[in-house]
Amino acid sequence: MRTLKTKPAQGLHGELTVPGDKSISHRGIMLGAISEGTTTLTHFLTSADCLSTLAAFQQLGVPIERDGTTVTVHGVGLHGLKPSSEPLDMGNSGTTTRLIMGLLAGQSFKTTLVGDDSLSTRPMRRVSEPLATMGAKMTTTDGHLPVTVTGQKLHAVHYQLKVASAQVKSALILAALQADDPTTLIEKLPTRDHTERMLTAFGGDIQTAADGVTITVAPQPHLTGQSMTVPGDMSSAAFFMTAASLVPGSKITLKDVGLNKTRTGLLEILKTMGGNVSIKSEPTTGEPLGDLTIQSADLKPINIGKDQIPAVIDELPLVALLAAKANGISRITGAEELRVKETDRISAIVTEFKKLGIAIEELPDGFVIDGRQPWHVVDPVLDAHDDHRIGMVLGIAALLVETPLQLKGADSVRISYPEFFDDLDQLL
Ligand SMILES: O=C(O)C1=C[C@@H](OP(=O)(O)O)[C@@H](O)[C@H](O)C1
Ligand SMILES: C=C(OP(=O)(O)O)C(=O)O
Repeated sequence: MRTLKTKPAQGLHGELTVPGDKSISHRGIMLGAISEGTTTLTHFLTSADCLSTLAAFQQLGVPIERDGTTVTVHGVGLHGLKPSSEPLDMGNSGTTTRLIMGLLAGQSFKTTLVGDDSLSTRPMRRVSEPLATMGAKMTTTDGHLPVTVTGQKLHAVHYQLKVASAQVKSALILAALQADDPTTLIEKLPTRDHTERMLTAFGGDIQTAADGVTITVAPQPHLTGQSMTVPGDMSSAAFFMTAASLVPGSKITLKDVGLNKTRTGLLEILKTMGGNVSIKSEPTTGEPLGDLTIQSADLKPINIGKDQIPAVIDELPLVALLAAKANGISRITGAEELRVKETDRISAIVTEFKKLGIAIEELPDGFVIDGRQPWHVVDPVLDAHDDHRIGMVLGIAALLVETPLQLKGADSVRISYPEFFDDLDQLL
């Protein structure tokens, strides 16, 4: 149980560099492992999820060293992975599991994947079914972990994705590298494109058509190790962007935050709501990044529908918090994917926000929130539901009340942002 900091009299102030991007850190290890030569990742995210990826690839015979936030991967090539005698532990990480399923589908050995209780309830058929159309052989446990992948020769496909998911897309891309001909994937909506960008940098042949959703990936047995600095995670910066917007008198600067357009939904939403954000960025060769300065502002309500969801998927709990202080009624719909994250994030947000007296109504695919109703603490014991993003959003919500609050399961922040509470303290 952790006692949360309540309303800071002077607001949030100062400058902060948030830890490296989680999606990019995972992919850096994976692409580095199957490349030839050395990959160096600086500002790597050393959170539990990314360490699950690191350990899994060590278990597959890839030499990987870590010195603080610098990781060196000695690539073994696409055909150099070795079977593991023990199951690979995916921990709590959906990204590790789904991407590795695509990669292992084309290998010459058998692997079993296991995970924690939360991960073992998350859907895996969304990956195993499209991979099966490429000739993959895997057994799931009623659509869940444990999953056993028996590597096969894969063939190219022309496949229309059934869910807007970068994890599913990336699994198929990693399988397509090992297929006999170029594969075409058609996304439902554009999702984060880190795999496509990074694969190109490592020497892969992957193109996205002008429609933004048709991706063609050629088989590519030879990738080359790269050196890269991982940008700050927009999904982590988002907690402080929200806090500074909502706590009166705040002004903060977040340095070197990743500004890939497939990830900046919260920035756009904050601007539409009347937030005070300025961006300083220089052109880069790799992932775009820049410094964000955020000051507190009076916010307007917002309506968000399914087309806007992928670019803000992990920040939706924060959109709910912004809406809970806006001067009207906000509607967030088309977000049913939140129900299959580390916990059912729609239900968790509604349950926890009600403890703060927030006027929130649950929809099957989102929520309706009236920010005009004053908050009043009904129950001071909040619960992270063993979900890092729920824990962190509640840590930010506490800054908006004067009643002392407790948080159960605060340790869940280790999954994506182990230093979260220390970094927050720096700004208070
Ligand atoms: O590809 C990725 O790195 C991720 C994709 C998203 O999941 P989905 O693919 O399930 O939408 C996101 O929620 C997750 O935190 C990271
Ligand atoms: C959903 C998330 O991650 P994953 O799917 O990798 O567990 C997240 O970080 O919010």
